[in-house]
Amino acid sequence: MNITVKDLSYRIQDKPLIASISLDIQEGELVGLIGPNGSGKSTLLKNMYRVLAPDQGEVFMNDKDLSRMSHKESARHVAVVSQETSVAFDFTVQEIVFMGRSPHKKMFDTDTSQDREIVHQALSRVGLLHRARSSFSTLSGGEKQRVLIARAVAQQASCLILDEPTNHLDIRYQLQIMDLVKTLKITSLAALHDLNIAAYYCDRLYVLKAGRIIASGSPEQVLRQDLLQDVFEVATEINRHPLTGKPSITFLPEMVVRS
Ligand SMILES: Nc1ncnc2c1ncn2[C@@H]1O[C@H](COP(=O)(O)OP(=O)(O)OP(=O)(O)O)[C@@H](O)[C@H]1O
Repeated sequence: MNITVKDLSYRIQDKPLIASISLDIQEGELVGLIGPNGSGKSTLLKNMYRVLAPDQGEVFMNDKDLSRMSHKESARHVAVVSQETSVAFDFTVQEIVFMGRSPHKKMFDTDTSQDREIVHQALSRVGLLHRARSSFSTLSGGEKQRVLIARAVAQQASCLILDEPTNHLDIRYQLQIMDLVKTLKITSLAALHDLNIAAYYCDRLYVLKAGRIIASGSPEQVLRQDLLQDVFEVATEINRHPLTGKPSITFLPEMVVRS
């Protein structure tokens, strides 16, 4: 399934937070959304997963307008892993992953053996079967993110939207989460802060600045010194990494640039 965003704008009290955003994510692509703090990444994603309603523009899953679907139908197409890992009440890990099955159920439907198998597979995929009965609140940040990805897997949606999925995680878990997302091979859009992670994992990138997309393309096309200077206001040195073959960015502090 592919995602197309057409001319999307969202404002609060006449202040445009995002304006005229158009983008597409092709079947199976992992596309990164990068941009400085406050550039509108979360606002765009929230408009895409219907927590916010755009003032203008549409989001299509293949050729179906998302806003014309029931929320339950949208949830069968799009799973979301957001930054907030706090969950009210003391649910167990498997209870949270079972929540991914709810878009497929009618009211009062009970869990079937097929649901149990799907949840089992999802937990196995993120390497957390052994924590199935643990309380979610006792997990580490990285484990919590993996549970939320397992919930998204159990949802069996064909698209995944991730808002800074590696936020607050140490480098090992950052790589583990991104490896996991990559191996899912689901059409995915992820807001990312770490440009080296974006360069390594993403097939394509969109760059947001002050609520507008100002560049897009492969990591090699987008991650250029002049663009990073303009958007993030930092000096960089960019090389092709000898092992990964991807752009490798070294950030140069002011004192280094001046010396
Ligand atoms: N409810 C709101 N009311 C007013 N302004 C808002 C609201 N939500 C977001 N904003 C503003 O919109 C802009 C974009 O915010 P958004 O959270 O989308 O940016 P972001 O790129 O995700 O930032 P970050 O990298 O810091 O997470 C910011 O200036 C923010 O202060």
